[in-house]
Amino acid sequence: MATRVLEFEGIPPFPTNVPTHPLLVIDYELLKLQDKREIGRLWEAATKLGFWYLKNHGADEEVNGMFDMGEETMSLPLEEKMKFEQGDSGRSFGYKAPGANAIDASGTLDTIELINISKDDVLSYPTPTNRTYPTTVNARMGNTLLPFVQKSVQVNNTILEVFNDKLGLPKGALLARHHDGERSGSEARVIRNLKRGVLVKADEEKRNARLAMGSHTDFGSLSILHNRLGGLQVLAPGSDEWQYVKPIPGHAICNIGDALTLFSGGILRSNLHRVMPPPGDQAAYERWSLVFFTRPSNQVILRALVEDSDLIKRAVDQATADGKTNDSRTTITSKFETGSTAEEWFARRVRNRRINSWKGPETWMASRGTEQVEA
Ligand SMILES: O=C(O)CCC(=O)C(=O)O
Ligand SMILES: [Fe+2]
Repeated sequence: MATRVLEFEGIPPFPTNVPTHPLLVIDYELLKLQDKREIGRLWEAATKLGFWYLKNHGADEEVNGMFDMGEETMSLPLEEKMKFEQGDSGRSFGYKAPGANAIDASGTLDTIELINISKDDVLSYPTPTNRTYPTTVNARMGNTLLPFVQKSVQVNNTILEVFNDKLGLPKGALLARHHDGERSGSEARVIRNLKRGVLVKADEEKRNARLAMGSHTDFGSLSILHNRLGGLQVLAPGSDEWQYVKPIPGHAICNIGDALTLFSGGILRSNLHRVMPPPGDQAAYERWSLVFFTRPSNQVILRALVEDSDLIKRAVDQATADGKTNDSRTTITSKFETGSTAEEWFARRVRNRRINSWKGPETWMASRGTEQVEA
């Protein structure tokens, strides 16, 4: 058997002296075989923390290609990238420049640039479904984007089926809400976090503390993240300390987003996370990350599927009795009824992060998702 590679080539190891949260390692090969024990472990990870490592996902080559595409795209002149800017309407597809988003209630600016490529645009290429992309993206549509998206969708569907059964939903209930034939906000994202000091003129200490991406829950159903440098942190349930998630070669980091929390009446956990500059010696390196976000079809209403599952109904009744879901500051009224379609939910969150939408702390509050479901 090959020795397991524990470090990434060419970058300093993840430091040992920072608070780190362990995640369960789930084996995708075993999930595909419907291994009972592995399914039980996935369920534990998804309901307790909402984050886990996924190994044997079989997409290493596509992941490398996607990072290359990201580098090629970010090396384009800013003027060129800005031709594909996402805009202020709440649409996420396209390029986002560093500092275009707020990362907290004071309106502090983010330090990342990113490119979001719609799953539907990849599948319909060369005909755009939503928009067009830089030449660096187009050049890799067939040999990188398409296989990356297809593999990510397969992983997603396998996991959704596990959740579907565990939640006691009728066969195919979750998959039907993520149908390939219907338009959605699903997208592939490459993020570059500029090195410290590029944007910030404050003193060194402040630079070190500067968040790349503020505390958030993910908007959609499932996120599959590929990281090399540290920086991602989670706020684990019952803890008031942010802890790093250590990147491991060949392991994706998966997490649950708002939509699955809402469909499941809070049984599946959409956990808060954020991105800091890389820790320790890794700080000297530019940080790149890659995510595939699966989101429900645009017209799906985000609400608990209480009519379809006794388990979900009981969870909602319990949460309502505990008063957990009544929060006047947000759009979730009670019983996990958002009254919004996936498209509206997603556009609201994207739009209210844009600094051009900023009116004050209320804009930040309006950008939030299921964060308030926390007790
Ligand atoms: O870059 C990372 O590690 C996480 C990115 C993230 O949380 C996001 O894009 O939603
Ligand atoms: Fe995220």
